[in-house]
Amino acid sequence: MGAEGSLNGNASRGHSNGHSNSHSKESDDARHLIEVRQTPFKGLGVFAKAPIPRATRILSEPLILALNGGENPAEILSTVNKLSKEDKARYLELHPFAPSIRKDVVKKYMGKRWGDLTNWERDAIGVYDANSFEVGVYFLPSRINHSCIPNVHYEFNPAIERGTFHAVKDIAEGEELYISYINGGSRLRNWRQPKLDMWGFVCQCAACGNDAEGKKREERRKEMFELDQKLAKQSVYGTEMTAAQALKTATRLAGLQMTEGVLNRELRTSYHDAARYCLELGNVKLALLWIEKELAHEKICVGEDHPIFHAVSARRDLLKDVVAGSASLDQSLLECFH
Ligand SMILES: C[S@@+](CC[C@H](N)C(=O)[O-])C[C@H]1O[C@@H](n2cnc3c(N)ncnc32)[C@H](O)[C@@H]1O
Repeated sequence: MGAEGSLNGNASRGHSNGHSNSHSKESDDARHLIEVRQTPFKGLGVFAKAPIPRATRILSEPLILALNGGENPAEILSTVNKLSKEDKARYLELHPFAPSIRKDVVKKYMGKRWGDLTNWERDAIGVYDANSFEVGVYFLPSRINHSCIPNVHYEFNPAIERGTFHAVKDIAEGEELYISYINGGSRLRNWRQPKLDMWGFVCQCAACGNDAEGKKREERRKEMFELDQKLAKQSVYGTEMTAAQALKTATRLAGLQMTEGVLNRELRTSYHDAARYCLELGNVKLALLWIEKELAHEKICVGEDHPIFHAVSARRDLLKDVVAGSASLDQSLLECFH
């Protein structure tokens, strides 16, 4: 899978994730609040058994199969073969789906056609393709379906060596939990659906519908994408607009992300950009307000034990010092925000 939290890649305007913190402790989770159930057309799914408040760490899960990348099918098979008998059986119970591109890759690495593999080999590779979170495969989180407006954020936390799944909205009893399998959830449908074809389904979430709501959401995403591209160009070339215009663009984008319910780490990138352009304008007090929002949002998405949270917290402390007059706004501080 590719998830924002990502079954496959980084956000388009991502920033440094900081360093691992050896003092972090493994956190408890709230798995007693969820259950796996059949859905009408998405196979199994994960549902809330009770209300789950925003920022709850719903799952803190170790990998059962660690494999970074996973392009080479021979490597997938040998890693699956190293699992214990019980884990191998549980692994093979997960949903398998191998996209058509996998067949070419099998030919390239194994010199065999897909049809020449054994059923076991096809299943083991298909389970990997449908359930890999970039760093590998988890058991229970593999039952979480995709939405382009997810209510859960996934992130691998190297400090506790676990994948964490946090509620980014209040989730009602009975509601299904969703993550986004793709990065760039606020991009347009004709970009999202080809990515989702890798999991063999056509997304029918509220952002993908052809009804009035789907159209309205698509219009908002069109604007969000344009703003995001402007900010990405500004970040790289610095010539797209003035710092004042960039600040306006970042705050407009954050507002649209809130309205659209895109509450994963794309939103924190907008807060980060707002802080950065406030600093370029020399407005440190306002920059501090935006970085406080960024920090609060990281707490919701990844939690206080994540190295990302520590990195943002350290930047926030530097700004506090500048506002308090005990440090000055110099070039090295500005660079922390790039
Ligand atoms: C990681 S698994 C998720 C759990 C899966 N539903 C199961 O039964 O184990 C990914 C697979 O779930 C299904 N799926 C996930 N999100 C979906 C969605 N929004 N609509 C339809 N099918 C979906 C697809 O078959 C996809 O290949």
